[in-house]
Amino acid sequence: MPLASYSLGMMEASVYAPEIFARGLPSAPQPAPPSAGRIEPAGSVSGTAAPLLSLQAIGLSFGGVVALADIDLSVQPGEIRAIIGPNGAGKSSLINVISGVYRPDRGHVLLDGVSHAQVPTQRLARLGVARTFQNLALFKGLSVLDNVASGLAYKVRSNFAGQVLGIGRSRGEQRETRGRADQILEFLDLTAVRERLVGTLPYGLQKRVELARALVAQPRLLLLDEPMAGMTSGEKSEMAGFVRAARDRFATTVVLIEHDVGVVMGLSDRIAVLDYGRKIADGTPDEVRNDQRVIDAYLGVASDNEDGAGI
Ligand SMILES: Nc1ncnc2c1ncn2[C@@H]1O[C@H](COP(=O)(O)OP(=O)(O)OP(=O)(O)O)[C@@H](O)[C@H]1O
Repeated sequence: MPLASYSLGMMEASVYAPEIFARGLPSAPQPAPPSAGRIEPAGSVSGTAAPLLSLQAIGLSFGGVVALADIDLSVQPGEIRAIIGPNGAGKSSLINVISGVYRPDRGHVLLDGVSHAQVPTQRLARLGVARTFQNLALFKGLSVLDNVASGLAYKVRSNFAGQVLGIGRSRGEQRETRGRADQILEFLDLTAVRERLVGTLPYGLQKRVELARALVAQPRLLLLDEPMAGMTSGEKSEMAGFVRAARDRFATTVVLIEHDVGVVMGLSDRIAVLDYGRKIADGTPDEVRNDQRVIDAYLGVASDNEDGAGI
C-alpha cells in the first residue's frame, strides 16, 4: 500500500514570502456584510489557475468502515469550496485529512503541488492553513480579544500565556498582535464584545469569534467545519456573509463542510458531494442541484436541513 503523503513543502517556503502576510489587514475595515437576506452568488473564480489544494485518490478506513474511498478534489485559489453529503458520508473525515488530523491510508494531499507527511497543527498554521471546529474550540474563560489573538500565537516569539499576562518577551509583539486582532474584530463586527469572556456570549457569536481567530493570521487556506451548525437561519445568513467578505477581502481560499444545503448553495463557487465515502458529484451549485445521484442521496434526509431548503 503506498504511503499517504501530505503536501505542503512549497507552501512553507512561500509562507514567509512577503506577499502572504504583507497583504495586511484592512486599514479601514469595510462595513459588516449583510446580516440577513439572500446571499448573492459568489464571484467567478478562475478554473485555469493551478489548484491551491488538491486531493488525489484519498482512502481512509476505520477498521472495516470505509470513511473515504478514492477521493479526488481540487480547490482553486480564492474559491469557496463546499463539501456536502448526508450523515456519515465522510465530510468530517475529509476535512480532518486535509488539516492533517487524520493520515489517510492512501492517496496524496497536495498544497501548491507539493507533498509532505502528516503535518502537526502548529506547523499547519505556519504554512498558511487555519481551521475552525465543528464543536467550538475556544478558551471560554478568556476574552474575545485574547481568543482572537491566540490565532497569532504560532508566529510570535513570546508564548501565548506570556502575551495574555503581558509578560511576553516583546511588548511590541504584543501590541502588534492585539492590533491585528482588533482589526479582525472590527471587520467581523465583534468590537462591541471585545472584552467579554467568550463563554458568556451567545452561541452564534462564539462561532464568529472562532472565525475571527482563524482569520487573524490571514490564512491562504481556511477550513471551516460546519461553521453554521446550531445557528438560527438569520445567524446562518450573517455568517455566510462574513465568510464571503473574508474571502473577498483577504483572498482567502475557503473549504467548508456544512449540513445546511440551502446556505451552501448560495455561498459556494463549487460543491463536492460525498455519499458513503465516495464523491458522487462535483460542480457548480446549479450542476449539483440538478444531479440525479445527488437528489437520490438526499432523498429522505431533507429533515436534516433545518430550513427544509432541500437541494
Ligand atoms: N474515529 C472514527 N472511528 C470509527 N469510525 C469513524 C470515525 N470517524 C468516522 N467514522 C466513520 O466513518 C464514516 C464517515 O464519518 P464522517 O464523520 O466522516 O461523516 P460525516 O459526513 O462527517 O458525518 P456527519 O454529517 O454525521 O458528521 C462513518 O461511517 C463514521 O461512522
